[in-house]
Amino acid sequence: MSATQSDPSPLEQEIAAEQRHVDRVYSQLTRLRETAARSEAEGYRMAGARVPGSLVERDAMVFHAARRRLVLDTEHEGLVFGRLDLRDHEAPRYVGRIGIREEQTHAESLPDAERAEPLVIDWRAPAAEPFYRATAAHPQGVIRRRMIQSAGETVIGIEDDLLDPEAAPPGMTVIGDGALLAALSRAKGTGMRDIVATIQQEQDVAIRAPGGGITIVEGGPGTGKTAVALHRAAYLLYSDRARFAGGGVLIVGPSPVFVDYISSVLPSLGEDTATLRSLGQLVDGLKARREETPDVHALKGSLRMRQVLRRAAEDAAPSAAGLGLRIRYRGEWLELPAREAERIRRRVGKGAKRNEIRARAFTAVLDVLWAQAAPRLKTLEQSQFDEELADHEEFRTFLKRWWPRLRPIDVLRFLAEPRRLRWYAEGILSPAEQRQLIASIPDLDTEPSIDDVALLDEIDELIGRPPKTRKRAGQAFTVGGVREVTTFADRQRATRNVEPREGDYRDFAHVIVDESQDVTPMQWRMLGRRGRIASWTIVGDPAQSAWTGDATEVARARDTALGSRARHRHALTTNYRNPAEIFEVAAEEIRRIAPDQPLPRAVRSTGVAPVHLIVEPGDLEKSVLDALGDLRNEVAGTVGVIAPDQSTRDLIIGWLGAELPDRVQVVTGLQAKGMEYDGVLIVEPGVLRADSTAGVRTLYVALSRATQRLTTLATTPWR
Ligand SMILES: Nc1ncnc2c1ncn2[C@@H]1O[C@H](COP(=O)(O)OP(=O)(O)OP(=O)(O)O)[C@@H](O)[C@H]1O
Repeated sequence: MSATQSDPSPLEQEIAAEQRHVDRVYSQLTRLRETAARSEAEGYRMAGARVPGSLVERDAMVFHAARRRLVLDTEHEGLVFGRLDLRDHEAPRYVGRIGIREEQTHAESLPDAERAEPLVIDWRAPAAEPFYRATAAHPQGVIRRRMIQSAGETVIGIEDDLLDPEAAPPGMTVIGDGALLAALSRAKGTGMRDIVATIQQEQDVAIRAPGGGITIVEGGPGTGKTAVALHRAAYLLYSDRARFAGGGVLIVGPSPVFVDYISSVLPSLGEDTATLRSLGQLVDGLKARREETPDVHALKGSLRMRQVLRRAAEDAAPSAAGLGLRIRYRGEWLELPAREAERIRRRVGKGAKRNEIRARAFTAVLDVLWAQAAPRLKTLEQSQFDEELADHEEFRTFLKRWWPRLRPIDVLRFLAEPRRLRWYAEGILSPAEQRQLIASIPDLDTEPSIDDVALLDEIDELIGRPPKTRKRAGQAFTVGGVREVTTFADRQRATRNVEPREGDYRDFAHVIVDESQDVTPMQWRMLGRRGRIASWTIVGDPAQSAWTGDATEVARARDTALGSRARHRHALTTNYRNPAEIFEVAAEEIRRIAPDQPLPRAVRSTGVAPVHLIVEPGDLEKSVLDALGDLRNEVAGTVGVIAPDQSTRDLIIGWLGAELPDRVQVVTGLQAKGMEYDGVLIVEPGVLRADSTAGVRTLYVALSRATQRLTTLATTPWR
């Protein structure tokens, strides 16, 4: 017999063996899907046929089946991605995106716990922890850790780490190395991907940190902070579903572009219950995208605005200025002079939320008028007087103008009037700041800016809302007024409470703040209102902060939002995004202002140096188009063009014409925060830096966005 070329190599043999297991998993998945669809249909049938019995049971059946089906239907690229061969276990343990069990044959004869054999365990389960934590120094019982790479349902590669060679049985095959590097070098699609298969040890510790208190995760560019934040959300939802799915997890990022970029990660992990918002979308009904100039951003973000807004919130509405009342009632003239009306307004309004106490203010007016009417109309009862006046057209018109129900935007617009602002800002803002503020208040035709959203939220708090009878029924998590789940039925209901929450829901169980270094003091206050009873995960990198305002204010506002809960810090130290050649340029930039800044270590190198071009101003348009064309040829994935400001961004979009392919995005330096592209073109880095500390930090962010290629294009030298 000749040695044939069809003899499978060790790699092929191992792949074939893993394929057999993966096939078994997918067949079981198909069976589970069918069962879930059947029991969902059965629940609907019961509902349709009005089968007597517990409604709760029927709802629960439909709900659980639908949820389960959703999880099972999640795209399962690489459903099984890991395998552990353990010292004390004969059978290997497989790790995957979701846990799947298979009923044992002869299950009836087995005790309950052994009836179903785990084919794959969920990556978040405690039993999966060694997959991420074991090292050669501390193998944690793991002999061999294997990463399984698949395309769809087909196993295409294997990477092994032999962690405990002495315990390895004879003949154990160990294949290749560098699964992480392989994962990092792949071209990126337009959305961020999950990293379940390659989570590194220091990241895993942060992901699985206990759910209470405040978890702070810091690290330089590309160290996986965002990835950790999202996987942590998935972990919390898995480890304590009743608490975190019941109360809700809020994830906040800097911009809509960013939220879009990260939006597919949790669904790819089978989690669809977290609420994702950018800072401009935290207030119900608003979707702000507009950035302010750095000066106005610093001003509107400052805690000083709180005092200005408090004065505005207490001030009379424009329609109330100089307003008095004179009406005829049963032949008598009743009168409330403007000065008296203003006195009442101040007395009643003092220290109160104006929208909440309209009824009290109206009563005060009625009392004054009653004092005039009573001596003249002797047979009249006060209750009758009140009732008749309440229906009196002129009286009603007066009340509407004198104490209108205001929306936060109405109060914000008070600030655009120089006379009013002068008094609100006296002793708080300089005349120059007042002028800046006036020019930046959105008029009727302008959408509020991202910074306006925090101001509107503050005003909402100051003016309150008219009391309304609230339906409390949906609050499965509050039992007898206590936020606690006590019975099985309550827990069942709590886990079911995952339909979209009402727009201004605030009782989140956990709040995750990404790119936290850029949250302004006023924004911290807005976040604090949504996390009063929450535990927190705060993710950021102070070196990337573009804040030009008072740093102590930020710390103060942040401390107030987070309260006195215990804090636990985690540092991430490896840059998984940038090749060393690119990160070196970014590092050089940040060292200008922070020579001692500890920087992460870039784990890979492409051997390709970044390209720095200087061109004539007249050639800028053509050069941008050429450089972008080159990048599009050089990388298979996404390309980001980073402009120094909004107007240059719009200009570049104009140059590119209407047809922007999906994989190309043009953003400002600020919008580039948290983003990642395979190829990056920075236009006018010197202008982006703007000779300021915050500018250097923003340029540092821009320079650290690329996974493969970096080009800079300037009309004047900048390095
Ligand atoms: N363990 C890992 N395995 C594979 N890829 C990883 C791992 N950790 C991080 N990455 C990848 O590295 C890139 C950077 O991660 P991420 O965006 O989370 O970093 P970051 O710290 O938030 O960055 P920045 O602060 O610069 O915005 C992403 O593409 C992410 O998927």
